[in-house]
Amino acid sequence: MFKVLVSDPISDVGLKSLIEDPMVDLTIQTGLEKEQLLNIIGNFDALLVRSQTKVTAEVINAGKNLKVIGRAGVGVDNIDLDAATDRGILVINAPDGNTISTAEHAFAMLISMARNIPQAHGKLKHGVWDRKNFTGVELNKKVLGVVGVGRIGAEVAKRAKAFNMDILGFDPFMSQERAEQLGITLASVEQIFEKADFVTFHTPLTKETKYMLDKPQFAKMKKGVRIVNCARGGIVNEEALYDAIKEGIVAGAALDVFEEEPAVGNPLLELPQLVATPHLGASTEEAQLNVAIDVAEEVANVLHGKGFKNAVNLAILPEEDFAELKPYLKLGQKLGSLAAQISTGRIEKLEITYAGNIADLKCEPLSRYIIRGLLSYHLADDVNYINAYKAAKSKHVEIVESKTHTSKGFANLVSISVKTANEYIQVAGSLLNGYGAKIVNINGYTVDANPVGNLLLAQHTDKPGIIGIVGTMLGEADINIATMQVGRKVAGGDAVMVLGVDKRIPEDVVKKLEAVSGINSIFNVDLQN
Ligand SMILES: NC(=O)C1=CN([C@@H]2O[C@H](COP(=O)(O)OP(=O)(O)OC[C@H]3O[C@@H](n4cnc5c(N)ncnc54)[C@H](O)[C@@H]3O)[C@@H](O)[C@H]2O)C=CC1
Ligand SMILES: O=C(O)C(=O)COP(=O)(O)O
Repeated sequence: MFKVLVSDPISDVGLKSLIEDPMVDLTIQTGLEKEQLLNIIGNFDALLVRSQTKVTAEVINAGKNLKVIGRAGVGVDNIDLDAATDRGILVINAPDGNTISTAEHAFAMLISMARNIPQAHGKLKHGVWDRKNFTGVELNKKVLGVVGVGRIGAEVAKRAKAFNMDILGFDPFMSQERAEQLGITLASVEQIFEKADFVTFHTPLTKETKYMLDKPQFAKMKKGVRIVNCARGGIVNEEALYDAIKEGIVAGAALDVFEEEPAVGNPLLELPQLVATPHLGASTEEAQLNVAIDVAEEVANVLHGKGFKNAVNLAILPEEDFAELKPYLKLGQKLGSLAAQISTGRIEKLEITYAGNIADLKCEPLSRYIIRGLLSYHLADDVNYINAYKAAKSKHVEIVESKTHTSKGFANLVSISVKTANEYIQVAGSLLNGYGAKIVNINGYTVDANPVGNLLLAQHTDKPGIIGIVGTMLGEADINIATMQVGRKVAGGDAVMVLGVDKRIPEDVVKKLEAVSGINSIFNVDLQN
């Protein structure tokens, strides 16, 4: 018998397949305290959750028999994926079932904020007929900025079209064709923040999206802008939002998600301009049924050893598929991540070339790591070893792989070229005998950099003094330089400087470096994970 624990409220109709499975012994116990969960988790083969249960490393390690964790919904930020992966526990989610409900909720928040419906309703319920304090604004002809045009963002955009809004959209994977299909004008995040009357967020919370709307961005927004966040707390900096509302920059905000949940006692709740719901985006009968059916089916498949499709970690890797490739996997992922971090514009194509003795190996697992590294910079945990090719296809990123025995003097060479809507980026790495993995080429410049930690990459004119200025500025900012490399093609032409630094360089220091005469571009690259 497989013992399965459901620790959050999940539709029992949706769980029917598990309830009726003669091989499954299902326990439903919601609202467990941390200690209670730790005490019982060791008995279970599978755990099913929504967003309330915090599936920490401690819980995962106490789950001695756990084989699979199912998330009845999209975001898996309440599950410690690294801990699950380390223990070989598969994590699966149900990404499609709550799209429409969340889009409808975001739209409901948008309209109710524009017309002060919750505030007026509250007053009337308390016996006050107040008409003068609740004049709202129309949506008609207003500019709506949609940040993140994936499943939910696209559905929000469709609804906004019906309200005759002008839609600006940004998503690193959105093509002109897709934008036209949705009736969206492509814009940068900066343009959206400057031009929009309403901004709605539909991205995951990643290193890149954390605090993407913060004090400096609020300062540039239209006075009277209104903000919706039904994606994840932390995309909008709550402290900065509080100040922007107080200063009159933001006329209204509608939040379904918070930096800390439950958000009881959050200072934002005291502001009359705030419309709030307790993370209800996916809370409809339909969405809960959909995600429960999806997750129950997938968990049953995993337990019965059958195929599954929505894995979000790399738990099950068939060792024999990649034993010889294993030393290259991390290098491949880092090369993909580096290319993502130094490129701008929508990624259209990834070309991978395996050269030298690696060309004799079956390289598909390594390609999956490269694709994961490239795409996860924007898609976070949505892309993994298992679904890498599928994720690339769904984001219309063409993948081309080739092999050659000519390897420019290296015993082995993994080269990747990324074509974006704006440019063409090339990076290459090699496993050097005795030295381990190295980045050996960036955009045609020969370098010798370790693919780890924090790197500063500067493209600059090859002239005296620049390296000194960069060193001084980093020293003044108390940033230690661990390694340094300069690559150039010809003396006095363009050059590339790669510095390994002991901590991430703060954005204000990056801005100062960008302003140095002779420096053409600066990239603050994070290769820690
Ligand atoms: N409030 C709630 O109850 C719910 C919240 N969510 C949250 O909504 C978010 C979106 O969900 P889906 O649309 O299903 O995911 P999705 O993966 O289909 O879409 C997310 C999109 O964000 C884009 N993106 C990533 N980084 C970006 C950046 N820096 N700027 C602009 N776009 C960026 C991605 O390219 C992707 O297309 C997730 O964080 C999810 O957890 C989802 C369901 C319910
Ligand atoms: O699916 C998601 O990402 C959600 O945020 C929904 O969360 P919930 O299942 O309602 O706790």
